[in-house]
Amino acid sequence: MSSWSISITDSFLNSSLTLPNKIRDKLPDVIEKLKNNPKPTNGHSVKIKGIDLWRIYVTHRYRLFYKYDNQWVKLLKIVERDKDTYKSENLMSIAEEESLCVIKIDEDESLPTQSSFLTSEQLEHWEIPKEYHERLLSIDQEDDLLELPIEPKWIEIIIDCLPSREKSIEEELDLIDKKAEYVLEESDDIRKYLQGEIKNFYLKLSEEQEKILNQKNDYPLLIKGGPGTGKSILAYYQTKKLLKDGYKKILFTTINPSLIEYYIKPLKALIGDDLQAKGVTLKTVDELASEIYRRSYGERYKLATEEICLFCLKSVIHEITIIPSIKNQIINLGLNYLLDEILIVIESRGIESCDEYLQISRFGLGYKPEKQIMEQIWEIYVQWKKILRKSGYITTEHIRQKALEIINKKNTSVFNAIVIDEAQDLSPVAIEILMKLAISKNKFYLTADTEQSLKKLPFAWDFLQDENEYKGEIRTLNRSFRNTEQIGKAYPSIISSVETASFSNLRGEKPKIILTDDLLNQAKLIKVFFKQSSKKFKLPIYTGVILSPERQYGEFLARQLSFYGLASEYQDKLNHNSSNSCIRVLSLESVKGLEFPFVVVVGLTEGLLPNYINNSHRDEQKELLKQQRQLFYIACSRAMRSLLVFGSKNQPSSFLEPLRENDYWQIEVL
Ligand SMILES: Nc1ncnc2c1ncn2[C@@H]1O[C@H](COP(=O)(O)OP(=O)(O)OP(=O)(O)O)[C@@H](O)[C@H]1O
Repeated sequence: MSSWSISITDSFLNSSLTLPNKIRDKLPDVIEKLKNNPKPTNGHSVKIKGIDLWRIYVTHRYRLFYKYDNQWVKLLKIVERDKDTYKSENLMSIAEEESLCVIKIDEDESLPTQSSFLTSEQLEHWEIPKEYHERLLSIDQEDDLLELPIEPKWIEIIIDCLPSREKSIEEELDLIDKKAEYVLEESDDIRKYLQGEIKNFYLKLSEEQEKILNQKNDYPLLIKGGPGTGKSILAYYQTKKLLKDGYKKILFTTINPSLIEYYIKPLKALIGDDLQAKGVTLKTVDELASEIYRRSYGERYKLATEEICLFCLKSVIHEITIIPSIKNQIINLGLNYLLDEILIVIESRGIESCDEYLQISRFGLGYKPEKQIMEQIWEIYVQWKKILRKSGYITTEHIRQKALEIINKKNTSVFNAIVIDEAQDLSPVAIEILMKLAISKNKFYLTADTEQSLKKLPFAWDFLQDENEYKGEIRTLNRSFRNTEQIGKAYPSIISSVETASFSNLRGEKPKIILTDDLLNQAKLIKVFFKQSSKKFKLPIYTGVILSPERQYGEFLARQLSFYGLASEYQDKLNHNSSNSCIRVLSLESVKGLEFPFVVVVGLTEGLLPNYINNSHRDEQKELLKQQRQLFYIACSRAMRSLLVFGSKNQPSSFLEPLRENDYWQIEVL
C-alpha cells in the first residue's frame, strides 16, 4: 500500500516533454514505485553522495531526480544521461547503479543528436506552437532565447528541456528545488497531462495555508499577511473549495477591474474555463453597485471625475457665505484635503448628518479640524453635492450608498459565499454592500494587509467589528513565497513598523540602490540589470518591469531603453497588458497585487518620492508621507528575483535614511 504523497515541479513537467512516447508511458510505474518507497531500499533508486538528492532509473538513458521528506516525494527533473548529466563529482559515481534493477525498453524513439542550438524536431516534440518556430530556429545560443518576444511559458519549457550548459546538474536541481511544488494526486495523472487531458496541477499549499483553508468557520474570516504570503492564492483555493462543498453562487471580488482581469487566469486554471457556468461571478463592488443603482435609477448619470469634484468644490467655497476667518482656515486646508474629507471621511462611511459627522471616530486623514470648521465643511459638502447633481454628476461613493439603501430595502442577497481579495482598500460602505449581498455571513472571506493600504480609508474590518453585528475571526499568514531571501529582508526596512516575515529559501543578490542624476546612464544601467538578471535566473527578459512615480519620467525611460535596443513601453493604469515583447514601464500605484521577476523602481528623489502636496496641513503632510512610503514599500515588495532602485544623488529622498542604517541594501553613488 502506498504511503508517500507525490509533488512535482514545473521543471519535472517540462522535462517530461523531452521523453519519447514509449518512455513517457513508463512514468506512472516509476512514480508508483516512489509512492511505495522512495528510499534506496526500493531497489531502483540511488542516493547522490553528500547531498539529500536521489535519482531513479526511468530507463537506461533517463534518470528522474527527486527528494523526499515528511511523507512527501518531490519530483524535480528528468535528465537524459549523457556526459553533461554527470558533470559534477557527486553525480559521476554511477557504477553502483549498474547492479540495480533497470527497466529495459526499446529506446529507438529518442531524438536525433543536436547539431544547431534548436531543431524543428525538438520544437515539435516539446509541443512549442508553430508560430514561434522560425524565430526560435534563428537563434544560436541560450541568451538569445531569453530575449525573444514570445510567451515566457514556452521559453521556460525550452530551457527545462535543453541540457544545462552553464550550471552543474546539482546547481540546477538546487534552483528547481526552491520553486513551487504541485500535487500529483494519481501516478497516472502525469500520463494524462502529457496527453493533454489534464492542463494544470494544484499548488502544494504550506501547512499554515492548508490549516486556514480547511478551518470550519461560522464567522466571516479575515486572512491577514504581508506581501507575497499567498493571500490571493488562498482566496483562489477558498473559491475552489466552496464549489467543491456545493456552494452554487460565489462572488470573487477585489478593488479594481485590472486586478479582476489579472485573477481570471489563475482562477480558470484552478476551477475551469467556464467560471460563470460553474457559479463563480468575478466583479468589483462598483460593478455590482452600479448594476443595482441602474436598475432603480436608470442609466442617465455621469460619473464625476476627480477634476470635476475639485472644480465644483472650488466654486462652492468661492460662493458660500461664512465668517471670513473660518473661510480662510478652510481654504488653507487645501482643496485636495477637503475632497478627501468628503469622499473618505463622509461618503465612504455613509455619514448622513452633520451631527453624525461631528461624532464619528477619526481615521484616515491625519488632521482633525475643529468643531466650528467641521460644521462649515458639512455645509460645503451639502452644497457641493447639490451642484454636482444639478450638473448631472454623481460620485462612485454616492452610487455605493444608494445601492446599499436599495439592498437594505429589498433584501437582495444573492451570493451563497463571497471571497474578497485586497479588502484593506475597500471602504466600509463597499464592504457592507458585499456583506448584505451574502446570504450567509459565515461564508464571507476577506484577505487584507493594512500596511499595503494605498487609500486613506479606515480598515473596514475594524469598523464593521465595532459598529455591526458581524464578529469575525482573523488568521495570519507568516511565510512569504514571493521574494528571494535578500529582497524579503530589505523591503520591510522601508517601513519601520513591519516585521520581517519568514522567507522562501531562494537566494539572490542584495537589492541595489544607485544614486545618480545622469538619466541617460540610468537607462543604460537598467538595460544591463535586466540582461544580467534574465541570464542569472534563466527567465525571459521581458518579464521585467520599471515602476515610476511620474508619467513623464516613465515615458522618458521607455523611449530611452527602446533607443538602446531593449523594447520598452509606458503603460498607464487603464492600459495594463502583460506583454511578451517589451519591458513595461508602469506607475507605482498600478502594481498592487501583482508581481514580477525583475523590478526597477525609479524616482527615489525628494520631490518625486516623496512628492509633497503644498497647501496641506502639517498633520496631513505626515499622513501623506506615510502613504507615499507605503507606495514605495509595495513597489519594492513586487520583486521576485532581483530589485534595483534609482534615486537622485543631489536630492536624495528622505525615504533613503532608514535604508542606510541596515545592511540589507547595497547603496552606490555615481
Ligand atoms: N504554498 C506555496 N508554494 C509555492 N508558492 C506559493 C505558495 N503560496 C503562494 N505562493 C506564491 O507566492 C507568490 C505570492 O502569492 P500571492 O500573490 O497570493 O501573495 P499575496 O499575499 O496575495 O501578496 P500581496 O499582498 O503582495 O498581493 C505567488 O507567486 C504565489 O504563487
